[in-house]
Amino acid sequence: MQFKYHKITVKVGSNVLAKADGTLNVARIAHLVDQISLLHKNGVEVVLVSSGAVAAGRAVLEPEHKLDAVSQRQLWAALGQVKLISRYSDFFQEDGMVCAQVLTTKENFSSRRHYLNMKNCFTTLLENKVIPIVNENDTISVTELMFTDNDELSGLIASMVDSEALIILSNVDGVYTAPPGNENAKLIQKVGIDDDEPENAISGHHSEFGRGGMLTKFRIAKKLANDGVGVHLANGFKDNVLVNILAGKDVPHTWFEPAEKSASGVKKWIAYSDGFAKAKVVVNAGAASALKSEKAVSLLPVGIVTIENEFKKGDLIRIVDESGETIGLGKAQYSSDKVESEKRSEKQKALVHYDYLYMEKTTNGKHED
Ligand SMILES: Nc1ncnc2c1ncn2[C@@H]1O[C@H](COP(=O)(O)OP(=O)(O)O)[C@@H](O)[C@H]1O
Ligand SMILES: N[C@@H](CCC(=O)OP(=O)(O)O)C(=O)O
Repeated sequence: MQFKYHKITVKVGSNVLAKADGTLNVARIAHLVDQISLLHKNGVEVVLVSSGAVAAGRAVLEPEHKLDAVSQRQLWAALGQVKLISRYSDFFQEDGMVCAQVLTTKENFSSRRHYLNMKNCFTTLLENKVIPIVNENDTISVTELMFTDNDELSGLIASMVDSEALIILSNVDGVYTAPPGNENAKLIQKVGIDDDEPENAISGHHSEFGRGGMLTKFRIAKKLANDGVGVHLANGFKDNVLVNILAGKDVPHTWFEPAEKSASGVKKWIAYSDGFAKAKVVVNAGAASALKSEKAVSLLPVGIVTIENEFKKGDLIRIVDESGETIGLGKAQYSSDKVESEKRSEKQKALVHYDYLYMEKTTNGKHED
């Protein structure tokens, strides 16, 4: 069988995997595993990002005393992850395949070194024909340093492992022109690079076990597509949905068309490290428009208006324009206390070199890791 991609990341939401009573939908997991096995046996490398631990843990045990929300989630996640991964492991084994568990936290992506360690782990697993099954480590990930949800995590993973596409399987066919259930709601089949309009139709509603809802899916999908990775948002309840999408069959779903470019390794890390920026650097209109242009432009100190917070050499900094809008992220070549002296120097050294600069919408990679 011929498939359109050779490497994909698949993200499956809690609602696809858990039944309303909190028990795992075993038949659905088995079917998902069979599809992944078939793809793998036909030369498609797959990384699976699976939610469902918290949902699955609920049916295992009711705590003796009422717990606070954080402890409750920790308990359910710890109990449910075991259930979830053992199901996957059994079904993959039946198909003659091997899977592995990778639990991670947002902090594991915070520095370039951490990021490359993660990347190496996936490379090793894939080279050894293992299916990595990824989830956030919900037992210890309880602070503001949590991922918004597994959609955010799947975007990061898809970008990091150089997937050609991310397939998000949820409980709806895709993005609709109005919240599903609304009689005027129509499925949007294709979202182009500059097509931001559908975002306005998305309500904050998410299903019982879901965390981020459709909004994070949409934003992550747009970001990935902009970086050259196509995204398919489809219904995980439909039989053979994954195989049919990869076989190019006519499956009703939403496709985010990718840009014809791909970001370099280091820019990919910067692109998804938003939450780790140490400081905000405000640039003037001239610098903003130069940076946004199609040319490879570095950020010179002369264009800097103000700096909020201190930073050291190597820290990530957020670059904003004078209206406060973020235009990019970059790695500082020197610390904040050197910016003023650099401004006065005859041969100014760029604060952020182009190779270490990620622009929100105009990235075009220049060099690899
Ligand atoms: N315009 C829209 N199109 C599609 N889904 C939407 C829209 N607005 C809100 N949603 C909601 O987003 C939900 C999917 O998000 P979520 O519950 O987080 O799923 P998952 O568990 O798969 O991550 C849908 O069930 C739907 O109710
Ligand atoms: N890490 C959590 C999933 C959180 C989450 O993002 O859920 P979902 O929105 O259903 O993908 C779990 O395994 O229960």
